[in-house]
Order: sequence, then C-alpha cells, then structure tokens
Amino acid sequence: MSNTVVIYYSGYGHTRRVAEYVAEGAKAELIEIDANGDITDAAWEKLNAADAIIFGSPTYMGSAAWQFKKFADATSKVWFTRGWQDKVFGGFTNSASLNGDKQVTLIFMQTLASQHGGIWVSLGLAPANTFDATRNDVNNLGGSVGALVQSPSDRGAEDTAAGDLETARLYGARVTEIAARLKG
Ligand SMILES: Cc1cc2nc3c(=O)[nH]c(=O)nc-3n(C[C@H](O)[C@H](O)[C@H](O)COP(=O)(O)O)c2cc1C
Repeated sequence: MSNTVVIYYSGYGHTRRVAEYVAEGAKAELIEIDANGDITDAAWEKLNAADAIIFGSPTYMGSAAWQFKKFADATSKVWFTRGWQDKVFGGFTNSASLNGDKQVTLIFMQTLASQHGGIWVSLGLAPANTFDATRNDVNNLGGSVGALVQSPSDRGAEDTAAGDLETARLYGARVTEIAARLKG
C-alpha cells in the first residue's frame, strides 16, 4: 500500500468537496492550504514522507489560485535537496465554466511535479463525449492530464455534477494504485 497525500486550496468550499472525493479514492490524507497560502511544519513532513502527492486548486483567472502558487513556490526549499525526486504526482482543478481554462492549472501542476523530478499520473479515463453523454457520466469534461471538475457559479459545492465527483474519486484511486505498483 502506498501513502498518498492530497494537498489543496479552496476559497469557497467547492474544491474542498472535490478534494474529499479524490482523497476517498486515493485513501489519502487531506491537507488544506490556508487563506494565506501556508501549511504547517507537520504538513510539510507528511508531504516529504508521502509516496504520492496529489495537487488541487480552483482555477482562478485562468490559473491556480495565488495561495496554491505560494505553496508551489515554497516547495523550492524541497527542490534544492531533490527531496521529492521520483515521487508519484497527480492534480485536479475545479472551476465554474465547463472549460474555464482549467487545462492551464493542470499543466502548471504537472510542470511543478516535473520540476521536482516526479512521475505524473494521467487521468486514464475515456471521455464521455457522445450525443447521449450527461454530466452524470465519468469524464464528461473530457480531461486527460488530470481530473477536471465544474461547479456552477450560482450553486454551492453540494450541486457539483455527480460524474465529475466520480471522476475525481477514480483518479485518486488510480494515483494510489500506480504509486503502490511502483513501490513494489
Ligand atoms: C478570483 C476568481 C477567479 C475565477 N476565475 C475563474 C476562471 O478563470 N475560470 C472559471 O471557469 N471559473 C473561475 N472562477 C470560478 C471558480 O473557479 C469556481 O467558483 C470554483 O468552484 C471556486 O472553487 P472554490 O470554492 O474551491 O474556491 C473564479 C472565481 C474567483 C473567485
């Protein structure tokens, strides 16, 4: 069994709900980045000890929230020692529009993982893109780099599409399974 940590920021709770689904699938511990973009020393230790790390952030203005970026910049301290070399990584993002430039956020997370010498896990789920596909289907947003979720701008986190949340859960499970396989 591998040890996975989900680290995320959420401004208004929508991404927190997604993070809970990812963590359920991954059997992971959750760490929330606070409103100042900080995490505790104990949280850094958990990240350093993890076999797999899954990043999460809402997409704000076409990229990750600044709090997540502050965390990303703070990982430079670990980068100097190659402390996360060969860890397994994944990422998810959530935003109001179906597209909303979510891909930019995922590519940012994938690049962050690559800077650390990590092994990135793709979504690994076929898109549900037929005429009859619905928002209850897995991967209805058609992602491939990581998990994409849409939360309607006029609703709370409880109204996030079931298919997107299931996509998040399945993706978490995939990251942990791949980390376990690599661990041997
Ligand atoms: C400052 C700000 C910028 C946003 N920019 C985008 C955006 O670029 N694309 C989009 O689809 N939604 C955008 N949104 C909507 C959020 O991504 C959406 O409400 C998301 O569910 C918020 O997640 P949270 O509750 O975890 O903060 C933005 C919201 C805020 C507050």
